[in-house]
Amino acid sequence: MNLDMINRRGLVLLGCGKMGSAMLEGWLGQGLRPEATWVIDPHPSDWLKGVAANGLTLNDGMPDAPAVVLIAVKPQMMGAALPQIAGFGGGDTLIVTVAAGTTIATYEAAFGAGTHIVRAMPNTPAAVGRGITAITGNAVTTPADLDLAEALLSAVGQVVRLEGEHQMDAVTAVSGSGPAYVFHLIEALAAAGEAEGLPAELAMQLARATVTGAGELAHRAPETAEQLRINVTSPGGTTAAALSVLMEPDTGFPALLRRAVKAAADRGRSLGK
Ligand SMILES: NC(=O)c1ccc[n+]([C@@H]2O[C@H](COP(=O)([O-])OP(=O)(O)OC[C@H]3O[C@@H](n4cnc5c(N)ncnc54)[C@H](O)[C@@H]3O)[C@@H](O)[C@H]2O)c1
Ligand code: PRO
Repeated sequence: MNLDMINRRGLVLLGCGKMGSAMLEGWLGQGLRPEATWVIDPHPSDWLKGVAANGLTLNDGMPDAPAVVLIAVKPQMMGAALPQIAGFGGGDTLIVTVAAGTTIATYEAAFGAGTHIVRAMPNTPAAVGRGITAITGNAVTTPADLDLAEALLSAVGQVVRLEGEHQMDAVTAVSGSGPAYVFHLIEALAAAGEAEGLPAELAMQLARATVTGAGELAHRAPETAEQLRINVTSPGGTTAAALSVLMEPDTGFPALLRRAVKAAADRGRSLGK
């Protein structure tokens, strides 16, 4: 990633909790200079204080016109947090926000309509460089703004561009929240193994390695997910017996995930009101 412009003009990060620090860790690893980074967070982690000891500015002053201000506070904290950075509106600074739900219109009201704003939805595998982030800009964003946002966010994984903000709640429900569904799958698979008589620790080891191994295979293999599933399924065998439960249209994964993803997307929509 070309971080020259950001290293020259600076990056301000508002909120450095789980998502902010996952991304910051990735950027620092890709060559972002701590001296070019300002973080505002009333509750900094020990890790962040350590980076501050190496040159990052924490809760102390701000650059005049940073290349990017990235907002990573909770939607519920937005009202209290945005006034701290409202002065960056209307200028050369690109505002990038990763908050779920909060709409571009809310940021335009806080920063002014002429402000260049990119709404983004990353996920926590960004911490290991394997995130995926969807981005979309407001009416005044330029191709250069989207390129800058993409360059920054591609330091922590894949980046996809959306047709528009109308897709953001569905994206949030699939890939933003999705890692939690997968972690819960590990928990549920381990619990099911225990119910079949395995010791808890062994069941968890098997479940975790199975989900991460299958994820890595899905990442590397050229086959479709469907074909990878078929490759595991001997006709009349054990997997087919399990899939007859999991693929049952009304009670299996399809119906369950449809309900779960809808609940997440609906919550995103209500956070935006
Ligand atoms: N965690 C995820 O998986 C994930 C994924 C995609 C998007 N997001 C979005 O990222 C944002 C942050 O989520 P998170 O999970 O990192 O939450 P978090 O609670 O871990 O982090 C929020 C941070 O904001 C700080 N903060 C609170 N008030 C502040 C203020 N006035 N000024 C500056 N900082 C302030 C808190 O101290 C905290 O460190 C949310 O808007 C969420 O929708 C999170
Ligand atoms: N975490 C945030 C939430 O739960 C947004 C996507 C993942 O609201």
